[in-house]
Amino acid sequence: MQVALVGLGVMGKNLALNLIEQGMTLVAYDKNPDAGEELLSCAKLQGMADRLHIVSDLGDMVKRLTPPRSILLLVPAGELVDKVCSELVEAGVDCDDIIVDCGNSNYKDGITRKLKYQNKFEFATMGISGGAEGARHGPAMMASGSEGGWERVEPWFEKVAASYKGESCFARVGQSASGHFVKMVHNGIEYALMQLIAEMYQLLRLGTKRSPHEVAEIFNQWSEGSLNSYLLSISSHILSLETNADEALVDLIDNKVGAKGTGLWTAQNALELGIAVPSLVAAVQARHLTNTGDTHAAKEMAYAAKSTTHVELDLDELKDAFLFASLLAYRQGLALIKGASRAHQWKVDLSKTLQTWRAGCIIRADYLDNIAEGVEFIDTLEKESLALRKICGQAMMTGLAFPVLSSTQTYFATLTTPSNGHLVQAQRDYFGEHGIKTHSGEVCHLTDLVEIDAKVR
Ligand SMILES: NC(=O)C1=CN([C@@H]2O[C@H](COP(=O)(O)OP(=O)(O)OC[C@H]3O[C@@H](n4cnc5c(N)ncnc54)[C@H](OP(=O)(O)O)[C@@H]3O)[C@@H](O)[C@H]2O)C=CC1
Ligand SMILES: O=C(CO)[C@H](O)[C@H](O)COP(=O)(O)O
Repeated sequence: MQVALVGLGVMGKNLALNLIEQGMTLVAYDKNPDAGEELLSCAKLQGMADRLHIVSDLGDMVKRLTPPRSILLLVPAGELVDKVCSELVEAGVDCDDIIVDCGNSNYKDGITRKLKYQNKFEFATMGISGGAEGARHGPAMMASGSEGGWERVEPWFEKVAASYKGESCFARVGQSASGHFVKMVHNGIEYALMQLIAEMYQLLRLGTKRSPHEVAEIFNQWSEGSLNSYLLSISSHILSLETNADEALVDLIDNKVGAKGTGLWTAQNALELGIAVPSLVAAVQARHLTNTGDTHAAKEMAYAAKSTTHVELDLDELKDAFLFASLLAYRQGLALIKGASRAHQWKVDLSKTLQTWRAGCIIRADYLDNIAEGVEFIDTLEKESLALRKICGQAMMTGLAFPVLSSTQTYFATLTTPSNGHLVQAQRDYFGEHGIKTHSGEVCHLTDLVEIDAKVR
């Protein structure tokens, strides 16, 4: 099988080596010649260079491929994807060829591109997760659509992807560009889990006066049991690292966190669709807040630093609270995918989606075994839900900020306790005559139910 790859950076180079190792012949191009050279020397070192052809332009790439062609893109998301697609059209790709955008593109762009390039070539979308290691040794691959050409590449992607209990973590999860939507939500969950772990670390470090090394030990113990996850393991490793001067590595790192867009899009889409994912939104805004010190408005409103109040934590309770909050982050993400699938008629298969997240990806975790059986099991975790409530209360007492922990507790409480929406309905009708709906289903105004002599001015 012959395939082409455009973009040989962090992901492209490693996916290229993986593809060649699995037996594919690869024609590869990057606008930066050094990237091609780097890939070639890695392939030589690993004794796989005979199946690799680096080309110096897209024209040569198209000529070298036997039609129908299969071309993968791993260039930065945005305008570059269109630039490369247009150049490939000029270079001679035709309607039987498939071009798969494997970057973190916005699914809305994917839908537009499918229309824009129809009759020119088959434009398909696939989100990939796993970073450099995953791309090299088996990523999670969230593909979508039913373009002609998938049948050529699919069996190969099934081999190239990670596998879990003998099943591939490649799947075509649904129709249209839903693969990119699923990858976007994967990243939204990723943001929430990363922030939640950071909050656990801060609670232990500042709230209970433990060193980074001691926090690493706790995370490590958790990782040895049912809480094992990739993000917890890397966090434990990072917290255990010390410089030659015996300083914790984390103490050398600035607090401002960047972002490339997928977390923000997750939040935007959830708000647009009216699906509540407060933990995911809180994680995006937590990143924004790490940058607040630089903004003009924040400088004008500088607050004095407050000291942390010490708390006594039960570590078993903390562990239960962490597990419960983590599960609720997946639950929110899956609810968003389900809602979007219904709204767009994508027919996303949630069990296939979960299968892609079982190995290779950044949000892989052992406790996904339970989620795979149906998210409803979360409702039976009484001990864990109580732990979340108690830990959240203690965390608040420290005076530190816990955006994801507290949003997650609020999310669960909102779903499981009486709502106060009736008063908000009444307020809207009181000032704006927006109407109210009563328990009997009647739609009316407050004034239809009671006589109001004079409204408050
Ligand atoms: N890094 C990660 O962990 C993950 C990244 N992704 C996504 O995968 C995609 C690639 O990411 P990543 O590998 O990290 O990015 P990099 O920036 O490391 O690599 C992108 C490569 O594409 C090259 N490139 C840019 N424009 C062109 C062009 N017109 N023609 C050919 N090559 C071009 C770049 O060259 P130059 O440097 O000279 O501009 C660079 O070598 C992105 O959409 C990213 O969001 C997805 C999952 C994980
Ligand atoms: O897709 C990824 C992991 O799954 C990429 O690493 C992505 O860049 C992460 O998002 P951000 O840069 O916004 O933190």
